[in-house]
Amino acid sequence: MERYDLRTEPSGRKRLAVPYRGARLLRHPMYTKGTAFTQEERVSLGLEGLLPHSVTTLEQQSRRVYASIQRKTDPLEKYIGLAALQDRNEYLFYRVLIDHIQEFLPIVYTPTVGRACQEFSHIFRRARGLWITPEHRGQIADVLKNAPFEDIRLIVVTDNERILGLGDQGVGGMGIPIGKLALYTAAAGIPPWQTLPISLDVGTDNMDLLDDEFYLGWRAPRLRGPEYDSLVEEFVQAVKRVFPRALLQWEDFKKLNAFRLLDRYRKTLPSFNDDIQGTAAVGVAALLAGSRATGIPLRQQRVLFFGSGAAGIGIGRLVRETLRGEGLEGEALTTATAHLDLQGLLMDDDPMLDPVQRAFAWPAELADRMGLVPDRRRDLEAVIRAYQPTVLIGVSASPGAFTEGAIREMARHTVRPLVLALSNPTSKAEAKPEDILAWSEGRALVATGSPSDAVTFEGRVHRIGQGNNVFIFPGVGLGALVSEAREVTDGMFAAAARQLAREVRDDDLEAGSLFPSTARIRDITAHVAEAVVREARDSGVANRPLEDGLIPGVLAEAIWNPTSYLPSDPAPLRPAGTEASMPIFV
Ligand SMILES: NC(=O)C1=CN([C@@H]2O[C@H](COP(=O)(O)OP(=O)(O)OC[C@H]3O[C@@H](n4cnc5c(N)ncnc54)[C@H](OP(=O)(O)O)[C@@H]3O)[C@@H](O)[C@H]2O)C=CC1
Ligand SMILES: CC(=O)C(=O)O
Ligand SMILES: [Mg+2]
Repeated sequence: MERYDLRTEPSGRKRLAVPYRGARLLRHPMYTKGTAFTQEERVSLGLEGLLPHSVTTLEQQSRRVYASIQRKTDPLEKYIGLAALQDRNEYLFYRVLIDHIQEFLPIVYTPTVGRACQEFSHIFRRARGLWITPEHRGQIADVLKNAPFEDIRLIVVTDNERILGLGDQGVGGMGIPIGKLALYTAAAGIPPWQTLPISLDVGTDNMDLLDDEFYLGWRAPRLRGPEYDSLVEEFVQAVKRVFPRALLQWEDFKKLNAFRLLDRYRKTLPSFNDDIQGTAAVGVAALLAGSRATGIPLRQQRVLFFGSGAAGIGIGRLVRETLRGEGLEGEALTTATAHLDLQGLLMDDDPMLDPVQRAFAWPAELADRMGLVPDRRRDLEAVIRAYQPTVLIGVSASPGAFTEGAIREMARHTVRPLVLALSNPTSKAEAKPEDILAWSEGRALVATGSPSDAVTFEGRVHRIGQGNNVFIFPGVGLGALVSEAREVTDGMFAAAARQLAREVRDDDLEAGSLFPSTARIRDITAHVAEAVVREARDSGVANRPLEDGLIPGVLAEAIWNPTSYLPSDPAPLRPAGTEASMPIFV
């Protein structure tokens, strides 16, 4: 098990104690500096002759690597190049990622990460994170102890069943926790050695994968029922025991497991479901910012959801809570949102409704009153005509679902409709931004889950905001860790949503975007974290309640920023177990 030790000299300069020498040090992704080892370090650390003569700076290395990644034309090749860099030199990887965050976000994250998940077993180079299979039953704690670092504070776990909108990706789903954690480090400055991606590889029902000779996962149909539940239970208890200070993020579980596991474990250990709660905050932020742009007060918005799974119900819940806070109740609250799913508008006489959907089902009498006869309740255009929403949110992974007729209908009754096609990756978005703008005569405020280029319509350039939980989860995670929250509450997501809405500037809205630029993600994340720390304190879940004046300083201290390599010292030998971890979240 490895440890990090940051020494501070009397001068105040920090040094990094490295426990290795020679070739082993050079190849260690967390300690190596590659060609940036100084001549002095090369001598003291046994590196003489192992490197070409010239010593470069981190900044030079960063420019060199960036140029080599840029030369690749296929985004998947860029992904492979960046992953190889991460495996080779993490410090440099994060320098490059932070310096070019807007450019590389679509590579390490949606949409390219989706392709990387699909191709996982074919492009596999080097393992990262932990895989837990049913064969580890009874020994999951021991598996966790094999993690490359000991002081884990942040885990992103998936069971791979709903990877973006691409369905069951089996072992390949690991690309998502890896990508999310890379963004935790790039956006929130969570030190990479405190993060751990985990795949609960419980098999796959994706026949193409099971039939693929190169498939690297546990080759079996998905574990389900009590056996699945008991494996997850053992996993959660093992996390609590082995990493008692860790925050757990559930990611890309299919809807019923997503809701069940969130509810079952949210008070067992600090944990949240990003697709339900992180996405909810993004949706509410869009509504708040959209109200500013359109002048329609929040309580007068009507929000139609297309897709009522983890994301759709998650956003619906937080929208409803927000509107309740605005004084809405009864039928006004019920009709503030309408939810479509595969079976059509959610109706309370439908015996097949998922339990989580039932809270949003309308009484049949309400739909009747709107003139929505049963056979029109599956037709998006007819529902829009009857309900007259001001906001349309797509979270269905159903490309093309926002038809020309549907968008024209939105634009017929709303001057500036908000149209959010949030499904990922790009190939699963409900519509293309250029079509939404054309069909709404340039009046819609459009957002997509994956990055989209600006659209020029009739001479005017419209920026397309990226409506993605990447604006939320890094700040919530950082805020929860810094305040040592016992629980991650819905209130923290509400606070994050309000902060994200504040980050949307007037010039963003004037350019047509409901979201700020992802180029500002580090600043935005710090502000979101601040709001979360305040909320954790005020709601009484913070073990480390911080006064307002202290929060920015404590956050700044916690945020890891690879601006330049620390000078390296060979670590003196110490008795096992007495080494100090890097004092980031102490
Ligand atoms: N931008 C962002 O930040 C985020 C985006 N997403 C994206 O949202 C999408 C959905 O994610 P999530 O909610 O977790 O997935 P779920 O599977 O939980 O929910 C999707 C829902 O849409 C329904 N659906 C599928 N096709 C249609 C259709 N043609 N008409 C109406 N409903 C339909 C599904 O029904 P059924 O289950 O019966 O098939 C399901 O209830 C994904 O593409 C995901 O990438 C998710 C989280 C964050
Ligand atoms: C963004 C995200 O979490 C998703 O699409 O699943
Ligand atoms: Mg997700």
